[in-house]
Amino acid sequence: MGLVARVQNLTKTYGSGDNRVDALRDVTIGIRRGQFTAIMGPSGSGKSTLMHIMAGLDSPTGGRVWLGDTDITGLGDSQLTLLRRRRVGFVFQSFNLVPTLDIAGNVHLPFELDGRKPSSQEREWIDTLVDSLGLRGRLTHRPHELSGGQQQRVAIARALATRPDLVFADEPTGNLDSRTGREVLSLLAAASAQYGQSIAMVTHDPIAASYADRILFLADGRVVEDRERSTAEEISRYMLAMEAAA
Ligand SMILES: Nc1ncnc2c1ncn2[C@@H]1O[C@H](COP(=O)(O)OP(=O)(O)OP(=O)(O)O)[C@@H](O)[C@H]1O
Repeated sequence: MGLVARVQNLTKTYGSGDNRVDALRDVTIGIRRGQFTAIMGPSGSGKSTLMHIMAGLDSPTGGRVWLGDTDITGLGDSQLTLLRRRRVGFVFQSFNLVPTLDIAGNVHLPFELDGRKPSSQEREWIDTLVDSLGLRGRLTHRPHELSGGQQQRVAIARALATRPDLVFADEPTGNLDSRTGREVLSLLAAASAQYGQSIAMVTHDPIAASYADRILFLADGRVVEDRERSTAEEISRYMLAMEAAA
């Protein structure tokens, strides 16, 4: 199975002297194409830093970063912006929808930002997404007229609309009740299983991580565990053992 993103000997240091924080220490890891990968670890372990660097939102202190076959380590801001727009999708805890646009406008936003209209094939794909995410009746509504779960489904449609190489999801169920959160996780898992969408999700929640094909654990800036699909109980047990050993 190919890798959709990878980092090699990645380090990230914030500050200097007494204020120095080693957020990532020599991380080498690949995200597999077509898989749903969860990134877990205690607060401050480096999850967001790793995700931001892989998504081209932040630059590393040392090491290299690839998105697909592209070495993005040395790219400038404008190249990174284009790359993110075309090859990466994002789903955030806070949905991040544009309040002044209706749902159709939000789903089409990645194309607007890229200065183009979706092709007929892309329009078909967007139709499929809108139907499978249950948004058909909501296209002319504004985000504030939708429930949190519906807003997150719009964010998922927007993230998948351009068929990006990789979708990054940052605590996508953090603002949802548990039933709605499970629906959103099932939709992400289905996007990966049915459409081959690669997804990397940062989460604290063992139940959320149990929807993933693979779980990476970070501790103190290092990858300390890389395991295949596990139950929420197995993940909780591992996290407890990790805390006890810390
Ligand atoms: N901009 C920054 N300036 C200084 N230190 C930072 C910055 N961003 C992150 N850090 C530090 O780097 C370390 C890793 O942070 P990071 O946000 O990646 O962890 P995390 O695992 O995502 O945590 P959480 O689960 O709490 O979001 C932490 O010690 C954090 O305080």
